[in-house]
Amino acid sequence: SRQPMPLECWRKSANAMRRWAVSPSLPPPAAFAAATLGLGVGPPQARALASAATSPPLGHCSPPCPRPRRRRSLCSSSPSSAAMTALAVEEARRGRKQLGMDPPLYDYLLSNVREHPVLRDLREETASMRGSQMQVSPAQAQLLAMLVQILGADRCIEVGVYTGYSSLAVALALPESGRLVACERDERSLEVAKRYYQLAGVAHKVDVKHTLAVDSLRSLLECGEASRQENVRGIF
Ligand SMILES: C[S@@+](CC[C@H](N)C(=O)[O-])C[C@H]1O[C@@H](n2cnc3c(N)ncnc32)[C@H](O)[C@@H]1O
Repeated sequence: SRQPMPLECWRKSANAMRRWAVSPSLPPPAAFAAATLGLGVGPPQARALASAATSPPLGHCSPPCPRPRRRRSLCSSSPSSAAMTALAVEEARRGRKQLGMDPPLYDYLLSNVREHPVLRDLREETASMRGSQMQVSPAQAQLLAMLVQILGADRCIEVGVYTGYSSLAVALALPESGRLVACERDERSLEVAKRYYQLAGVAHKVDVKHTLAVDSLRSLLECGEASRQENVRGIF
């Protein structure tokens, strides 16, 4: 099992990141390269994040942070966790998922995606919430909406709504007579979703089920919804 990194190692790692942040000719330090692996972060953005994540210098960590009792380091000056947090917030704010794109390509995609203004507001509010990385990206939501339109779906079911980004995209794409059964067990995130259904004027299309999805689906079957909803075209 992995042990927490000693404070001295964090210091060395943070110093290496600060040096790298101001020296374009240096290769990225191993810890930061590992932290950004798979996130498609290009050198300029990564350098800015490294710089932000490691300043001010670690002097405020003296006397040293207590050794964490659990395996995960709780030291607030841990450079890789700070860098990861900064990255995660930025990723969530922009709705960029691990699509393997570099920032310019993702910016191009984002500037061409059709994102309803209420969806954009929801994405921005969700970015500061716990679990925001769970939200689908604007491009993925647009794909779902496009599938609804191509299939001519008028009945959809979503298992796991979170704050409602994908369900709102689908509800906006559904015809006026369309219905989306939205199953979510977490009340707090569902409250956000319901607020945005109202804001977008689609609340009447969304049948919110606040319980475990298996119970909602079972009750749909028991109520004979399965036979009435043979035109369910989307379960996501
Ligand atoms: C990946 S997130 C969904 C993200 C959403 N599609 C979006 O675009 O924001 C998964 C959600 O499923 C919910 N969930 C997980 N298991 C569930 C279950 N058994 N029943 C209902 N909801 C569940 C979680 O609370 C979480 O909010």
